Amino acid sequence: MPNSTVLKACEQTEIDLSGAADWVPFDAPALVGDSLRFVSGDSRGDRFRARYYRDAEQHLHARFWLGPEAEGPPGHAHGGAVAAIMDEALGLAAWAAGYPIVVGNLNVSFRNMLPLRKVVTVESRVVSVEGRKIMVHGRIFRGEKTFAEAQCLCITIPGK
Ligand SMILES: CCCCCCCCCCCCCC(=O)SCCNC(=O)CCNC(=O)[C@H](O)C(C)(C)COP(=O)(O)OP(=O)(O)OC[C@H]1O[C@@H](n2cnc3c(N)ncnc32)[C@H](O)[C@@H]1OP(=O)(O)O
Repeated sequence: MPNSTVLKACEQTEIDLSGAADWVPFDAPALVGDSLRFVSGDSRGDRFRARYYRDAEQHLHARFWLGPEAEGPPGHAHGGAVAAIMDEALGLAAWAAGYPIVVGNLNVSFRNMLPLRKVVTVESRVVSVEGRKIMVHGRIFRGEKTFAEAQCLCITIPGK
């Protein structure tokens, strides 16, 4: 079957990205606009599909699905795709907490290969704030299995 046919079939599939019972949908584009389109801007795409939420403590969570266009090792996500999710989700977590930032340093540990076409969860926490330096930690997992962990140093943008 030609690749294009496979991609079209994938595009037509509705993916269930619903959140946990106590999560509230988070309108990320309303906060940061087009800055998110590289990773989560295409809700019908074959690379990433995503939906952001906040829990009762205002921590940012996301459900992500990675499709065939995010492939690295056969059937699994490219490391750059995983890093891009961390960059967006952890940077966004800082914005959602009220800090207008860019990412200065991102350290990603790839713990297990992340399967394509499965919904995974991204969790994040702002763990420290020291002057302009906002440290955010995050994890991508499904059930008991952790696929990646990251530490993200965000730096506030002067004047923002
Ligand atoms: C404008 C609107 C943007 C909208 C974005 C929406 C995003 C939405 C969400 C999506 C998210 C997507 C997110 C993305 O993809 S953002 C895109 C990827 N990130 C970038 O392109 C950032 C490029 N870098 C810079 O612009 C500058 O270097 C920044 C602004 C980060 C700092 O340059 P600036 O001249 O302003 O400050 P400073 O150099 O005095 O540093 C200040 C302090 O920070 C410390 N430090 C700095 N860097 C590092 C480092 N690497 N490791 C350790 N420490 C570091 C530094 O030692 C100092 O500490 P101290 O000496 O005071 O103790």
